[in-house]
Amino acid sequence: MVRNTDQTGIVVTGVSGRMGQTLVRLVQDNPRTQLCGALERAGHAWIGQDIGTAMGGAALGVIVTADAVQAFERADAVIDFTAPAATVAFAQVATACGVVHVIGTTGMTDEDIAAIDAGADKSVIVRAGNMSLGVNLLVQLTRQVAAALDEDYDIEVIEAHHRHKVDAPSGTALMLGEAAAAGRGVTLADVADRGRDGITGARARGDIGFTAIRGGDIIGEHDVMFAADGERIVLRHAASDRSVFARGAIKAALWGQSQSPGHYSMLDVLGLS
Ligand SMILES: NC(=O)C1=CN([C@@H]2O[C@H](COP(=O)(O)OP(=O)(O)OC[C@H]3O[C@@H](n4cnc5c(N)ncnc54)[C@H](O)[C@@H]3O)[C@@H](O)[C@H]2O)C=CC1
Ligand SMILES: O=C(O)C1=N[C@H](C(=O)O)C[C@H](O)C1
Repeated sequence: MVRNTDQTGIVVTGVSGRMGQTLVRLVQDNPRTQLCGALERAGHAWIGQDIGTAMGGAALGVIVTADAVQAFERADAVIDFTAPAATVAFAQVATACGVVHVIGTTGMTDEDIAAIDAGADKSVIVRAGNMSLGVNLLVQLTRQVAAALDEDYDIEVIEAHHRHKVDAPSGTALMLGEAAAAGRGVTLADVADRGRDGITGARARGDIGFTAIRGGDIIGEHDVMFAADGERIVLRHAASDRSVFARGAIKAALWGQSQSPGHYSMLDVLGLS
């Protein structure tokens, strides 16, 4: 693979995954980006194969590797939708190599996030539980509606995803919960109700509840419900194609090229912060 210096060189991690494969296609299709690395976990069947042929198409001249250092060294940005432990490890390599790290991985602990953010004084990190324009608009709307209504309106976040998803509530549901809490001027951790089962007692006033549905091939659906006596408001986003997340991640990788080191969100990328 010969690097075209007119294009932003992108490494995609987790290339055999649902998001990884979507990203490979969209990075290839975008005239401003060049796929210059394809990463998978050590021992995966695709290691050593051309990513194009592994995905069932034409060869792209990029061999799937488990060597993050080698891949990141020739890149401008890494787009990472994998798993928490992998993302924490990639963050260290991304900082050492000075590449923009775009992180879509969800299910991270506060410790994981602190470990990632430790590199933000040296490199550009863009992290969001959802990279679509629609959800980031919904985040802002949720904050506004929560600020306009009092606690007579019970807030519930309901999310639905495919049967393979391993974390709950989804990263998006948590973003929406954080936005609702910020609108109300409270801390989400103080009011979140994440696991109703059995004799739970009546709903506490001011709580923000979460419900997770898992089934079939649902790509990602999120409702924020404001339920009062006599009326309900429901803000809703439904993704029907993973390319909405991949397009946002590519936008973040391009935007990050001209930013100072720091930790950013998709709201910053989209000018919505
Ligand atoms: N922020 C957003 O907009 C979105 C976030 N996600 C999140 O992205 C993550 C991945 O989602 P999917 O693609 O559906 O999962 P997936 O399970 O289909 O793909 C994950 C891939 O990462 C690979 N991987 C794991 N450890 C690795 C390592 N150490 N090195 C290299 N590759 C490694 C796996 O082998 C797999 O191919 C999840 O956390 C999901 O919640 C998914 C969609 C949108
Ligand atoms: O795992 C997924 O698929 C998705 N994960 C993200 C999340 O946890 O919110 C974003 C999107 O909903 C798809």
